[in-house]
Amino acid sequence: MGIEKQNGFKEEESEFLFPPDILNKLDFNKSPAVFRPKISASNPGEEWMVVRPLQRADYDKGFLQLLSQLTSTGNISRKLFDERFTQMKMSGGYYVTVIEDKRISKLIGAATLTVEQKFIHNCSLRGRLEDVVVNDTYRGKQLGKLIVVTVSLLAQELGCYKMSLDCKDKLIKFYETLGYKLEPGNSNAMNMRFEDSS
Ligand SMILES: CC(=O)SCCNC(=O)CCNC(=O)[C@H](O)C(C)(C)COP(=O)(O)OP(=O)(O)OC[C@H]1O[C@@H](n2cnc3c(N)ncnc32)[C@H](O)[C@@H]1OP(=O)(O)O
Repeated sequence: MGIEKQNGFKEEESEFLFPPDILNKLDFNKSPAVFRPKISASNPGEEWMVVRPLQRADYDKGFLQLLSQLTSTGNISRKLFDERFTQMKMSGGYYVTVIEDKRISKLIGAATLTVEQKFIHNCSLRGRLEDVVVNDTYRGKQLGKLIVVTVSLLAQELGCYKMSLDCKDKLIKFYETLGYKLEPGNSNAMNMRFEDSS
């Protein structure tokens, strides 16, 4: 249970999945992405917009509804969400990053960086880009670029030697403009599915 404050707000609900300060340090000049007008994680261009780590309170800010525009989420109770949030935070390596429209307290974009610990390459770290989505009424306004560049620069900042992703063919161009490359002879994604995808 959270600490009940006088205004009824539970302290733990404002809890971040990872420390937010690291996002303000990211240098968007390091990315090949072109932003017109120029924006960044620390200055997303509108005072009502914020780029930040996922918070426990985001269950009530439409996080799961946003993810359902990407794929099936299932029926996730608050308890299940809370447990997964705690597990991700305790294990480390999960950087679920979101964009909030503060005028309506709703999440409008999200992307996840997961960091794998390796023995190879001198005990290196490898980043994976997962679960990128922008709310359909906010698309075409650079927010997809903003959230992907944010977590890609975050991977670099955390010391990852590379960042990888899987995507549909139609999104290859989108990711190429952000610095991702199809590597000759090394661009196949293969899956083994353990559940019915229907
Ligand atoms: C690793 C993964 O998670 S892959 C899964 C990606 N997510 C999805 O497919 C979920 C549904 N789609 C979405 O949420 C959005 O369409 C996103 C995230 C792909 C793009 O978000 P947007 O905010 O619309 O992107 P943004 O405005 O930054 O567009 C950047 C550029 O990519 C292009 N682009 C955006 N979406 C697409 C698309 N689906 N197909 C082709 N080009 C695209 C835009 O035209 C734009 O080009 P420009 O810079 O020349 O104008």
